[in-house]
Amino acid sequence: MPEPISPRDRLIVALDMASTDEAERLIARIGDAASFYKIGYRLGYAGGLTLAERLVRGGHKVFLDLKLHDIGNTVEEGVQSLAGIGATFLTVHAYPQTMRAAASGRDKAGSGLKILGVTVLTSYDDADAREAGYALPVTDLVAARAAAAKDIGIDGIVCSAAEAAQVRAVIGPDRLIVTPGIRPAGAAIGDQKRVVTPAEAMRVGVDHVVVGRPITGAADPRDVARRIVDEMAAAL
Ligand SMILES: O=c1ccn([C@@H]2O[C@H](COP(=O)(O)O)[C@@H](O)[C@H]2O)c(=O)[nH]1
Repeated sequence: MPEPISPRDRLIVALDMASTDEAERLIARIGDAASFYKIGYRLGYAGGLTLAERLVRGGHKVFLDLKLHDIGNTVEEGVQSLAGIGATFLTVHAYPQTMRAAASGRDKAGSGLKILGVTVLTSYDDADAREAGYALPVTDLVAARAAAAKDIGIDGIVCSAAEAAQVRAVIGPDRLIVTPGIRPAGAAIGDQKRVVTPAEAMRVGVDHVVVGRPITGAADPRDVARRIVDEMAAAL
């Protein structure tokens, strides 16, 4: 069985900012209300990987949300390079060839980095999936990709908490479910389409929630982070 995760460590704050200075100011404001930070495209391409190393040295956990997807050799070597940063999670798109290559890179690096497969982006609904050429509804596509990730030996799944119960049934108790598209009640949804509250995410068996704009855009980011952690704690 997996180790228990504290409510605070379940929250991953998405640092979707333009510079490392801006990100570090936000982290200082949040203080001990959060311990786990996600670096994606915007910050990753603006010095975020160096910041990731600093955060790890400072005792934070880091999620590199780089969503790798390329030919197998390139993915495998990319994962090996990224493994040296000391991050906890790295995302790849949940295509079988990509996941096999990422698992191989992870195993060769032997760093403890966990690979998460992004099933279907939380900004997609069935119409978006159809427009992208997929005949299956999002829920079926998520389940199929989760099953492939499990078979390949990927450590966890990124999906919406709306699919978490179904995904848990597919992947079993030992792999992680990490869910963006999280919105506290009343928060602006923005471009997300499959949204769930922090409390509901806990009730359906999510391990970690990813929250960006509701925290980064708040007048008091520390207070919002604390409220999300408290909401999750009460639901567990
Ligand atoms: O399916 C996915 C995969 C990744 N994301 C990322 O999570 C955060 C969500 O930010 P919000 O501001 O809370 O919407 C963002 O960095 C995305 O790139 C996702 O939303 N959905």
